[in-house]
Amino acid sequence: MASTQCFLCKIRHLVSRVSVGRYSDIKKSVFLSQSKDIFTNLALEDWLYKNFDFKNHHILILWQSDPCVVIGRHQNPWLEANLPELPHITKNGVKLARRNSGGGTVYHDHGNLNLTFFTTKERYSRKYNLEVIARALFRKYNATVEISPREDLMIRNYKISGSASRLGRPNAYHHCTLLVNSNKQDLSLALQKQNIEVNTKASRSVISKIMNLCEEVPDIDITSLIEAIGWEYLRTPALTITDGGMELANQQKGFQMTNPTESLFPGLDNIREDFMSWNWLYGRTPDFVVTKSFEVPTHLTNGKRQNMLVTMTVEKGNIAGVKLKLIPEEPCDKVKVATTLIGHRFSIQALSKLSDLLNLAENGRDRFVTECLEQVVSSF
Ligand SMILES: Nc1ncnc2c1ncn2[C@@H]1O[C@H](COP(=O)(O)OC(=O)CCCC[C@@H]2CCSS2)[C@@H](O)[C@H]1O
Repeated sequence: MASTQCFLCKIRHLVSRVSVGRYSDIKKSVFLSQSKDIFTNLALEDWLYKNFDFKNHHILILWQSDPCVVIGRHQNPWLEANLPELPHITKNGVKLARRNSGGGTVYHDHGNLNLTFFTTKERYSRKYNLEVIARALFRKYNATVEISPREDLMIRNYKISGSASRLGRPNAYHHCTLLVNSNKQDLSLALQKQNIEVNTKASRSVISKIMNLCEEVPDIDITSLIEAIGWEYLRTPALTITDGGMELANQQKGFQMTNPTESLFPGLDNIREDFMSWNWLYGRTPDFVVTKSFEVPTHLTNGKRQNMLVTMTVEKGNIAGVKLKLIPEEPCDKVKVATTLIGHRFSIQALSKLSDLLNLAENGRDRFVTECLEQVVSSF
């Protein structure tokens, strides 16, 4: 929709940040990743972060993913993603990925564009990058977006973009999403929270009301958006460092397709494998304790109403301890049961399955608890 800003405000919006400071020769390139595989694109980011010299050359990669949920480095996938449903959302299912940067969980599909801005750590500036996007949207589509205090891009208080970053030495990157015409139903189903009680230090996502850019600019398409942002990035002088802080430097231009393959980026396949591994996806989850309460069928308790409270400690994605407690409490020895579970991979399906098994149990309470949990173990 057309902005109601006055002409002068519009001009100011476009030119305010393009004042020229001391010059240095920083080349800028825009790479368009030809892969839609989330693990390949995360590996490409990682490869460049580790191997490329950004001192005189800044890079923006524009990329997209097949449907996936991307959690932050320090997050708990069982809490952030609707893991049991992911294989059933969209025709080919939704993948789970863990990225190397911190922050919360987002959903990607072909209606979402990702942008990764690479610089040295000294020249890293989220504000600069987000302003490039905001200017591109304004220049090309007359759309006004705000940068929120937590550095999300917003249109009328609806989030259209979330950011995260990785700051190392010498390199850094800031990456962000841009919702263009994503499937909002799939997004909310894929990120639907699980009904489990978890005690953890893992970082939690900050849920926002989201919107697609196409709701604001009905004729927008990803190809024209890529062009608009790419050119805005190239036309904006790079930040350079002076005694007084960061200023804008001049640039050279380039726009190129990038096919992230092993032959062009030696070692890429190994990085990709690591991103796909269970150890990275689940094993890197900060330790947590999950508790779940199940109603025990009354025929197993001589008519008494009782609940079974299962408390599992999960370390590096594996069950490290299990405590079972009947409420109201009764003395019972479940040490054997607890030790059978230890060392197995944690899974939410297995935990939920307990309640079904409870209802099937017929052999008396003590045995049924043992048998239920043993079946749970075998279902991992
Ligand atoms: N694609 C997308 N874009 C914007 N906002 C989203 C998206 N998907 C979900 N959300 C909303 O953001 C919150 C989480 O916000 P939160 O602020 O917790 O996390 C983020 O924004 C992380 C952004 C990471 C960007 C990377 C760039 C390349 S790989 S992933 C979620 O609960 C939804 O409400």
